[in-house]
Amino acid sequence: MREFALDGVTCGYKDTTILSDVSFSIGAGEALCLLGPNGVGKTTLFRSMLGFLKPFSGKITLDGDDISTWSSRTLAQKIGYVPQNHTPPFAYPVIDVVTMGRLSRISPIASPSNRDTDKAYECLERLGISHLADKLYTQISGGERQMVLIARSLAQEPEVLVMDEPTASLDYGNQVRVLRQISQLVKEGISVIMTTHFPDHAFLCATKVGLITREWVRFGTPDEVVTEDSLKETYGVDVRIVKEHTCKCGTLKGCIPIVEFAAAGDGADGIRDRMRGIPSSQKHVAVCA
Ligand SMILES: Nc1ncnc2c1ncn2[C@@H]1O[C@H](COP(=O)(O)OP(=O)(O)OP(=O)(O)O)[C@@H](O)[C@H]1O
Repeated sequence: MREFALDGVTCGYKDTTILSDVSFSIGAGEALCLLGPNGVGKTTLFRSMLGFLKPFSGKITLDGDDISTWSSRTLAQKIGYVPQNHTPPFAYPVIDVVTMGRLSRISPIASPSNRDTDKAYECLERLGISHLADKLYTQISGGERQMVLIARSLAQEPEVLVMDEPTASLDYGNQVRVLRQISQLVKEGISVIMTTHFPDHAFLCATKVGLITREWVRFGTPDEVVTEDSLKETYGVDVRIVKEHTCKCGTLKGCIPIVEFAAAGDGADGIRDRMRGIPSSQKHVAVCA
């Protein structure tokens, strides 16, 4: 049974500690969603998990093996990565960029086989972006590039997939498509660790959540961790969590930020009462992925 685990990891840059004593584990078919304000250290933690940044202390293991002892080839075979931003170095066609996801599985002296190319086309199709295959990576939009990077990580066939804000810069439809793919990958047994700035995403596709602030880090199920109080404590804004029971896939939960100023004497209960009058179709309730 697979287990990817961080045990007491403290990480940062030179002599600056960014995150201290972080521990969690996820297994096959689990998705961990990391939430937290800008600059709190989510990407720094990812860099440590990917072997780019050596933790100051603590251990990162996959099935008990310390990943710091692995070659970069072994790391790439086991752990896939979708970065937050990617500046394309060369004008490769999209299909070549996706086929590069296969590199850790191809001998250093061999070219990609037909199977590798077929796999790359299959990943493009899976994400509904086959039409981009022959376009140059430097000549597609930021959101399209994001989808291509996700396709590249799928072509890698990793056991653990680390995704840094995979839905950033995507239009609404592509956000839902990516969340749906994440749910599907989790069903297929991949372990997914992702960051997002949308707490709704935790309800939609995560089995675990890590809420990170400068003072504390809290792990648990989405229902345990993503609460109105914890979001207020983390982000300093009022949020209401609403439930919808109308979907055939069960109860849906979504977060609605309170953007209007309460009138004098209008407490949280007053705001809640007024929101009850809004038809659910007009609330930003998370949809079923
Ligand atoms: N290469 C670096 N050298 C030194 N400090 C860095 C470096 N990269 C990031 N930092 C600092 O580390 C802290 C955490 O940054 P990080 O990118 O991990 O935050 P984050 O939670 O991913 O933020 P965001 O949500 O905005 O992407 C920030 O204060 C940042 O300035």
